[in-house]
Amino acid sequence: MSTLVEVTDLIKTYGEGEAETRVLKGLDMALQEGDLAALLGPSGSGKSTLLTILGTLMQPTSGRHVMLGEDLTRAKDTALTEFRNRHIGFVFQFHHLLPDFTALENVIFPTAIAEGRETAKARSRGEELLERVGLGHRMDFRATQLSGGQKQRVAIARALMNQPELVLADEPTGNLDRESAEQVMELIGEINAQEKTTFLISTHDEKIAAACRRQIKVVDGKTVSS
Ligand SMILES: Nc1ncnc2c1ncn2[C@@H]1O[C@H](COP(=O)(O)OP(=O)(O)OP(=O)(O)O)[C@@H](O)[C@H]1O
Repeated sequence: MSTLVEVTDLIKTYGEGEAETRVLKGLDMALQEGDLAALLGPSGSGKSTLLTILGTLMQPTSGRHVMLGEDLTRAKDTALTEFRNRHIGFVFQFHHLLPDFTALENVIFPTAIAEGRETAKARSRGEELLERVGLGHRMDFRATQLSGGQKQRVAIARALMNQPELVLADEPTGNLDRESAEQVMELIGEINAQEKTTFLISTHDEKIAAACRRQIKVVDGKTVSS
C-alpha cells in the first residue's frame, strides 16, 4: 500500500489578536490507499477543521499537505478546485441534496456543472451508482420523497461520481437512526472493499468507528493514535 495523503506539522489558527484560537497544533497524519479510517475526538478538537483542510477547502496556517504526490500547501485556488473535483468526494452530516430535483439529477448535477454540460456518460455513471447504493428503483424520486438513509445513500453516490481516490465524510450518520446508520456504514465498507476508495469518516459514534479498520484520534489539536 502506498501513501495517498499526508499532512505534517499542520497548524490552523482562527481569528486574530485576543480572539486567536489555535485549533490544530502541529498535527501529523497519513492515509494509505484503500484505508477505511474513523476520525475521532472530543467536540471542538478540530475534526471538521482537519477534514476541511484535507478537502482543500481551506489552507492551513502552516504545515505541509501532500496528496497523490502533489504538494497542495502552496497551490493556487484554481489548481485546488481542479484537484478537488478530480480526486476528492464529500459526504456531510446533512445531505445537502437539492429538494426539488430527483435522486439521479442530484447525483449528476455537480459533474454537469463542473463540465458545463450533462453528458450521456455522466448520466449512465449516475444510474450505475444509484443501482450500486441500492436505489435503482428510486432514481426518479425527488429528494423530498426519500427517507433520511436513502438521501444519505444518494449523497454517497454523488460523492463517488468522479471516481475520487479519497472520500471525506463529516459525521455522515449523525442524523440517522441506528438501522439507517448501520446500512450507510455497510455500504461505505463495501465500496471501500470493492473499489479501494479511501474513506476518512469523522464520527462520535463508537459503533461506526469500530466498523472502520483504523481509528485516528484528535486530541488537543494533535493526533494521538492511529
Ligand atoms: N471559522 C471559524 N472561526 C473561528 N473559530 C472556529 C472556526 N471554525 C471552527 N472554529 C473553532 O475551532 C475549534 C474546532 O472546531 P471543529 O469544528 O474543527 O471541531 P470538531 O472536532 O469538528 O467538533 P465537533 O465534533 O463538535 O463537530 C472549535 O473551538 C471551534 O469553535
